Amino acid sequence: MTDALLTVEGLVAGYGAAPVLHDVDLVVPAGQITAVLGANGAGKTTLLRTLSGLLTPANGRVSLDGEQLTNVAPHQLVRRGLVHVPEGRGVIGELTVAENLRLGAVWRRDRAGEARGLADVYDTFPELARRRRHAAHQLSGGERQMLALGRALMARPRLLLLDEPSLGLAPRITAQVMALLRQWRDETGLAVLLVEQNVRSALSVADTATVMSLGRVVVAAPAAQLRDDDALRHTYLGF
Ligand SMILES: Nc1ncnc2c1ncn2[C@@H]1O[C@H](COP(=O)(O)OP(=O)(O)OP(=O)(O)O)[C@@H](O)[C@H]1O
Repeated sequence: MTDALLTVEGLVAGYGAAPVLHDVDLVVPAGQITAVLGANGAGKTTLLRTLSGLLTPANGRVSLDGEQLTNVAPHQLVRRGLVHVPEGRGVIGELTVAENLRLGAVWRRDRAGEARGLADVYDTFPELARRRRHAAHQLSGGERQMLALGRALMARPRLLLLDEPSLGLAPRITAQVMALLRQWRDETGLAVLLVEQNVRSALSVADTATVMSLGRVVVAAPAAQLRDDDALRHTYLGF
């Protein structure tokens, strides 16, 4: 049994009076990749926005390593190791690659750590090193995704919240992204909460999977079970 890193209990959240998330329970184990799957509008992005402090929950509890996160400001969450890469990647087109990466370290406060982080990111993504002085809007979709991941790494996350990293990417680049997540999990113990429309890709890399429908969790199971059990997959994922 692996320790829980993030625990979500009875989470209710949304954008106005009517909630989008209804009583969501979720556990993200330390050092594992947890996929969040479900149709358009199921509430996956809303869940990540609530966990990263962009939306205030109406009810429920969220804790990281046993510490309550409710009412903690987004930048404090980053300091505690919870880093969100939003849908669309959130890189700033007018800034250079290097400037975008430095923004990722803005809450770290140690210059030496920032320099080491940059060296590590350039090591992992040599293409970003070559293009460090280019504006981010000049990058390809794949390079922008690498930049978004590199910027998240600059904050030294314990838990990465990743929204649709495969969006707009060629299958070969998507496979590279998934391989990197697996490598970081294995080498550094990074935990990932991965929201994906690309169900096959997500199940190929995830340890566990949670399926949402209409703002509720309808099933949580080992990813291998959803991959291999045709009846379960058909019932909850429709293929
Ligand atoms: N900014 C917003 N204001 C109001 N309602 C919103 C907003 N963003 C999303 N919603 C609504 O919340 C519900 C859940 O949307 P959400 O984006 O969380 O789903 P999702 O599972 O991530 O789907 P997708 O894969 O399409 O992004 C939808 O009904 C959507 O219309």
